[in-house]
Amino acid sequence: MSPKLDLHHIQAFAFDLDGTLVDSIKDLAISANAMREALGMEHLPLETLKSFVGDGMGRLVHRALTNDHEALAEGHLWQQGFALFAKHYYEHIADYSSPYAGVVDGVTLLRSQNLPVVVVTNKAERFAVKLLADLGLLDEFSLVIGGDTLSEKKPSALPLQHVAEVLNVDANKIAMIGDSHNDILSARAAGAMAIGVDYGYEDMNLLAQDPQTRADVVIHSIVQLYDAVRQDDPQR
Ligand SMILES: O=C(O)COP(=O)(O)O
Ligand SMILES: [Mg+2]
Repeated sequence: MSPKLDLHHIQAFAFDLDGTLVDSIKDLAISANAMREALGMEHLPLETLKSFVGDGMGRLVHRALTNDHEALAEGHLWQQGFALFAKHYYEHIADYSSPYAGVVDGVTLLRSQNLPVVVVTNKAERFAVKLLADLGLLDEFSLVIGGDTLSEKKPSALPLQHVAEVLNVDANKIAMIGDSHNDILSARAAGAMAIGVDYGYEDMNLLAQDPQTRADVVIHSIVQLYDAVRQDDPQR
């Protein structure tokens, strides 16, 4: 069982995007398959492509071209593939994507408590901003850090350290909420709290088997964060 959600020390919330705020897998998969089709390759199943998401678009394109989680595509093929994927995905980024249940309410409620909420994603910034804007969510967040915004992306501590600096809060007073090992590792590296969601693209039970990737606590809805904040301090 997951421990109690204790947020009394938390002053800011950093959210992962794909698999945490937004269910984006269908549009990602359609674009990856459009890229493969344009290059004369067969489509890959959605479940396979889902396992390729989480380390940014560059890696997704390598994996989708090779149908292998670890392999790298040859340089010229990757460039061609990346251009095809990026064009298709930018144009179709929110055809099927939508926020998970509890996201809009949860984020709005946290903001009503004057708690800053930001996005820390490995999605390239231009795409993250477009996706949030198309879903009417962009204005909810005081900051969007993409995978290419800084010199390092998750699992590096850098994105959360940057958030701490911009918001002027200690990194250990930030909660990072995500669906993947990269979210938990980046929270650990920055000294932030690591909160997992149980509805995203990675299996929190599997991640819990390794102490490095075990979330401090696992939630099933973003609204739980608001409930916990109110419980910790009814005055808030
Ligand atoms: O673009 C990706 O690979 C994953 O993005 P995320 O960090 O928002 O899950
Ligand atoms: Mg994610």
